[in-house]
Amino acid sequence: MSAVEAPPATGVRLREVRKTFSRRRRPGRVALDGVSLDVAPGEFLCLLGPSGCGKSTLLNILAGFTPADSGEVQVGGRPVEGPGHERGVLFQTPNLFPWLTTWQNVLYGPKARGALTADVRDEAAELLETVGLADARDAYPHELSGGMRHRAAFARVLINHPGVLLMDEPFGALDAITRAGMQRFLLELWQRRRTTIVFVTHDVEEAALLGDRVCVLSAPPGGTKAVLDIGLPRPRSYEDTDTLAFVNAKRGIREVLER
Ligand SMILES: Nc1ncnc2c1ncn2[C@@H]1O[C@H](COP(=O)(O)OP(=O)(O)OP(=O)(O)O)[C@@H](O)[C@H]1O
Repeated sequence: MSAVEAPPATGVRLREVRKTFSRRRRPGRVALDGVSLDVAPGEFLCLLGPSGCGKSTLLNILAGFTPADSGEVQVGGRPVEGPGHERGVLFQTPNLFPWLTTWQNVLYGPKARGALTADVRDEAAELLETVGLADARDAYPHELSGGMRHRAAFARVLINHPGVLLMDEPFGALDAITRAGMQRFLLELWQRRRTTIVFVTHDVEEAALLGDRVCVLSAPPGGTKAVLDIGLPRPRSYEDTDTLAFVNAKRGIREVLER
């Protein structure tokens, strides 16, 4: 499969997912209190909610980093039992290895799995073109800008052909201009590949711009408060944020958040 060709998108199914973090000699903290949600293959779903409502916990459960206490967690029809490269995870801080070049970072996953072939190298070169980093192939992370580091992290995840991308406030630490550039980049990438995306954000505008649907979690402990259909036409671009339809979509989300 070529790197620019989309892998088969994967659906996500959550049923009554509960998670309590235990604390020494004190009652445990309930992070998730029965979250149920379906994400269709190829869908872009944003998870939104107040601080501490369990957004990151839910993403970590989907990634297989944290086990749920109870409930059903399935990705691609299979129960999640630990991390797997078919689920690509991107965090607020791109977790590139500082001692490796962009090229070596991108090839890290296939190399670690003993799957580094000439085809994979060709894919990596294609991917670096796709994310606009062909000229930065031999640069180390500290030589890249914030946006470039994020794009390198994308390439590193995409080389594994994930069926779903799990993104935890990936642009939260970026300045406004770089952030807008990354949102544009992500919209174009999704438009081309249609990989399923679960995207955590606390930014109403970002959720309305990116998501097909927005799942609003309730105040801690988190449960599903509402799932909103954004219904704005695709392809979308950053310029759409000036339209009346976009302002109405934002208002709809805000009303649910404040309810
Ligand atoms: N490893 C942990 N140990 C103990 N408590 C935890 C742990 N991880 C999360 N929590 C608690 O679970 C709750 C949900 O945290 P989580 O980080 O998932 O929320 P969030 O919605 O992502 O918050 P924010 O928007 O502020 O990032 C919080 O009360 C938090 O303190």
